Amino acid sequence: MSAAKKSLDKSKIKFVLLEGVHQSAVDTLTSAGYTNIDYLPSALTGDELTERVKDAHFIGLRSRTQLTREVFEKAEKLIAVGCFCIGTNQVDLQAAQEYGVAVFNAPYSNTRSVAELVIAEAILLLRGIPEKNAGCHRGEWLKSAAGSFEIRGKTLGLVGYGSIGSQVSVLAESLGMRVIFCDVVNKLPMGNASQIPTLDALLAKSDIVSLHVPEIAATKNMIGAEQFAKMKKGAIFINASRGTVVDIDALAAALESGHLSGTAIDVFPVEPKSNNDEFISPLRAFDNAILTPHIGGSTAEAQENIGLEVASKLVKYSDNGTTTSSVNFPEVALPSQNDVHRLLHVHRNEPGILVAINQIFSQNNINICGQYLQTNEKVGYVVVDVEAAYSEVALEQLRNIPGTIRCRVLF
Ligand SMILES: NC(=O)c1ccc[n+]([C@@H]2O[C@H](COP(=O)([O-])OP(=O)(O)OC[C@H]3O[C@@H](n4cnc5c(N)ncnc54)[C@H](O)[C@@H]3O)[C@@H](O)[C@H]2O)c1
Ligand SMILES: O=C(O)[C@H](O)COP(=O)(O)O
Repeated sequence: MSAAKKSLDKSKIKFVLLEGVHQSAVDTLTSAGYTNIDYLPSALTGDELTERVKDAHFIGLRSRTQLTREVFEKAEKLIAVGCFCIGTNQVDLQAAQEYGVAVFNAPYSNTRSVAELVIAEAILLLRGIPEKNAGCHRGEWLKSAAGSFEIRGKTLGLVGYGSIGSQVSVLAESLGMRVIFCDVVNKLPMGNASQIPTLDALLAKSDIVSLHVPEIAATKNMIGAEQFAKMKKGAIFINASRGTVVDIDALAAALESGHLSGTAIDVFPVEPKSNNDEFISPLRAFDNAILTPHIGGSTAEAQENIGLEVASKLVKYSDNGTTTSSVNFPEVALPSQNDVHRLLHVHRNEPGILVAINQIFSQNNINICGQYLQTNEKVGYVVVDVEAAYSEVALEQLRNIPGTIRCRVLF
């Protein structure tokens, strides 16, 4: 039996990188030998997207590109997706899993950038700087201490105390703020911060409320007219999480009535598809609203780190099958496969598949040099290292096991 030449040559492995991901991603891929890179500065939608990715093995994107079930259906060669950001709500993770596509992200690389922006906005809003700045640009001179406050001693209410919320907490305490937070999970408070049981209690106690929750069904419109009414008169509201979490018309009404003294919003329910499209929002009417074009994580440091981190995860998965930190896939950390051929088998989690896999090796008298397995509710991922001479026959038979989603060999 001779070894089959079935491990795909790196030059044939196609990466489509969308939304202008940082050059560090391209550098990481090319230095690992992956040169077939289709790089685009913007997002794609509809047919343009499906046409572009139909022969891609890897897709890289940021928060704009929507990877729907239809995209996974059409991108038949797709092995993995890299979200060069924190959020993964733009990807249908369920569909990705069903098609055997591992999804990776950068869970911490822009955390600090968002946290710094939130603190900066809190200080500016407490001083009424956005209105004063807008006034100066119009030739007005609004010199006054009325409605202008130090941040020291104020209460910051954080909704969501994950990576970003807890970073904001640390920075806020270093400026002398009191920090309270609510989260659906019990969290270890940083410093002197304290978790309080309900959102309503947090809204009633906070001078500034800042949201740091993911976009999920439970957070859709979680802040609306009722919640704004529960906030203190003159309070400040900040959202740099996801646009779907806040009812923007209700926020505009709370600013219009003067119930809130200011807001900073970085994310919107509908965001322009590109930098050439108009930004439409009722909040444009308010000088005391800091409006930013979803740039919470857009710093040089964050983008460079994200490029490196996510591209490294894609390289690792492509080179040796490691899925550590994937957001939708069974996680397996694999050693390098020095003198062996590595078979990667992704299958539906159904009874009998593991038996069928092992039978192939026993019936063909193939010695297993290493075997790794991880399973989640829907998908199983089995990795088997065998001597080179046996990989072709094993690959062929593994692919024929009913319930197989994907199978490839690496050497
Ligand atoms: N504006 C930007 O550019 C930017 C940049 C990075 C991240 N984000 C967004 O910020 C959000 C938070 O990021 P992270 O890294 O801190 O995520 P994370 O997963 O570390 O933390 C989210 C926290 O929210 C909590 N949570 C979930 N549902 C909740 C609910 N209903 N009520 C209260 N708490 C709830 C979770 O338990 C978790 O602790 C994400 O939506 C992410 O997409 C935006
Ligand atoms: O999820 C994230 O990390 C942020 O929303 C940033 O997304 P972006 O890469 O599109 O700026």
